[in-house]
Amino acid sequence: MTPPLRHHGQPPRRPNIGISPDWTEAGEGNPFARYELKAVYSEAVLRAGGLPFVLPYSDDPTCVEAYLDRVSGVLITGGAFDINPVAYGDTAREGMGPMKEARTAFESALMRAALKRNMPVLGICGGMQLLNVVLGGTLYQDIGRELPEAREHEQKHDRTHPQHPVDVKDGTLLAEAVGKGQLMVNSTHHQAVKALGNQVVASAVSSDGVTEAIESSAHAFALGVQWHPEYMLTTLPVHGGVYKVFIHKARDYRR
Ligand SMILES: N[C@@H](CCC(=O)NCCCC(=O)O)C(=O)O
Repeated sequence: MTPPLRHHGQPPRRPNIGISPDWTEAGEGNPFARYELKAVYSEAVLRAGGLPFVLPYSDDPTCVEAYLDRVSGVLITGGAFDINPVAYGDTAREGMGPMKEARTAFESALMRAALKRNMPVLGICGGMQLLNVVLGGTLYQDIGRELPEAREHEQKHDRTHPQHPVDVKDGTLLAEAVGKGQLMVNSTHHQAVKALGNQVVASAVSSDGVTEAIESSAHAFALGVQWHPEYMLTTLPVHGGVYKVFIHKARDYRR
């Protein structure tokens, strides 16, 4: 009789992952300001082998550093808001959406400090756009107005299903995560990367020329994807590779 399979040794250590939440001000019908984190983000980190920690905002640099002393990777989530174009040397034009200045201030400080430590950073959707801006790049403020030939990037159907293909560039971190060539992605954005930041590489592009993923060649792992892989972990499991590589790099960061 073959011996029962036994668990050989400990499972890999779960690296702590700091996650930026969304913020809603108190107001009409909402007596209390609140943070919000869509469960798909923490679930994706857990499934990839990480330990998620929500990071409430702070404008105190010592608090940001204290957060980073306790995590091995930072996940900057998306949200239904836009980055103030002043951050990338522009002025707001028609088509710009609402801003969340406190959120952008905190996420920018957290991202800059993590990059300074060469700590793994993953930016999702708006988080990818922030990564490009923090690294010195710019954004199209509204695809509809500035790239009229572009396809629809704000899908009307459920995010668990894709909207369009992108071409993942060979030899990139993203290709290591999900494979090179065509990848079907969901799409929930009206802005896009315009000029790439310093030492930033476009690791995936849509057929209409919109940059769909970026990564820094100056950091061990600084990756941004314009889509939401966390919604497609069961419908298109290949997307789990984005979080798996992120968590693997985070585990290596704090050996
Ligand atoms: N400014 C960006 C925001 C894109 C983004 O993060 N969308 C996420 C949808 C809302 C959510 O999941 O909370 C843009 O629109 O281009």
